[in-house]
Amino acid sequence: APLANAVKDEAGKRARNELLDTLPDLQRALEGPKDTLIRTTWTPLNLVALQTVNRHQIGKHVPANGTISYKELSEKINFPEARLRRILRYSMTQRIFHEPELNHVAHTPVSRLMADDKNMQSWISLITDLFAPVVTHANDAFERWPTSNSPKETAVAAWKGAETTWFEEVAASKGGLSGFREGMEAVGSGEGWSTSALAENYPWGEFGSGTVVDIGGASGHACVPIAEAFPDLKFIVQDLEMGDELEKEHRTLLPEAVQSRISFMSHDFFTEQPVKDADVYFFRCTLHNWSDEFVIKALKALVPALKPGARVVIQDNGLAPPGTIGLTEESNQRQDHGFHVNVLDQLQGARAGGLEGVVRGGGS
Ligand SMILES: C[S@@+](CC[C@H](N)C(=O)[O-])C[C@H]1O[C@@H](n2cnc3c(N)ncnc32)[C@H](O)[C@@H]1O
Repeated sequence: APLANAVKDEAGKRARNELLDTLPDLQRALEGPKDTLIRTTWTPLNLVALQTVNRHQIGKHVPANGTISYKELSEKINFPEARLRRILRYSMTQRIFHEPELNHVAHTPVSRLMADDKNMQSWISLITDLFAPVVTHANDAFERWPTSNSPKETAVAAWKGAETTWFEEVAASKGGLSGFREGMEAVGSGEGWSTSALAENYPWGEFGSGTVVDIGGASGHACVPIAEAFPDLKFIVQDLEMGDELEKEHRTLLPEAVQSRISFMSHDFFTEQPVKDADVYFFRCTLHNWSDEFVIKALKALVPALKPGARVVIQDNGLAPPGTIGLTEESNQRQDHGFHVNVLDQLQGARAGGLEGVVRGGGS
């Protein structure tokens, strides 16, 4: 098991984080600043290789135990052998597959995960097919709209040369909103984001047989452990363009025991909240996509629905002031729990005009 799962107590976690901070420093000390920079500039190739492996589902054709030749693999996925060999040998430098015997490919734990985990596949598609081209336009957007907070004046619009937003492009992409939601499940289960911790760390029982509205709740996966632990609570999951087909898809993912208590509806959270007098209005990992102006708009849209004592519960990223936690942890926070780019504020700007530090009140 990964050491992350094995280390549970605070001292162990601190020691692990210190080691994680030391490793890149050691590498930088060994290679020097010039090679560090050059290595960094080549990282876009990592995404290209990841995209090839994911798009052609290469891992599914590699035996779980054993090997397959490049020749056979190239025939199975109908991809030129010489190019396949070059791309996979590059992937191997990232520990994705290995070549235990010349010209024969075998799995590593990372390639195995890519082959087996559908949500991870959706996450990788989202990042390599959509997010990567968007973020390469971030600096063009900063130049073009230096002070804008509008979700229509971002890297997405700079990329497309048109007035469009991140979520419009996600909806129009091959994986669509359901692929996005699967991707969210893949990265939304890290430490601090586990949905079981969510069920355990808020007094949901206080609401008895009340109603929780999960706003921007995607497939409703965050409601499941809460529903399991509090069998009287009811849930309404709202998201953009839910539609019958998407709702059916989400419903099939719910454990049978909670299905009757979780319902779905389309709702744009910038418009008036249609579910009146619920006990809890819950935003999980949703408001950070938006600038202050839009967060305020989303919160104001709740006001006509709020009965006395109703709660607005927000679970979202916090940012520690700079330099107060290890750099690895700080980087994770700034990556938006999983984005492997070290500039969260810019990324949020790139995606939707968001201002992480201000919204969460942490450092920026
Ligand atoms: C980062 S995901 C979080 C999903 C889910 N809450 C979770 O914790 O996994 C943000 C969600 O907000 C939804 N969303 C974005 N804009 C929205 C809007 N205007 N109204 C309703 N939902 C929206 C997206 O479709 C997406 O499912």
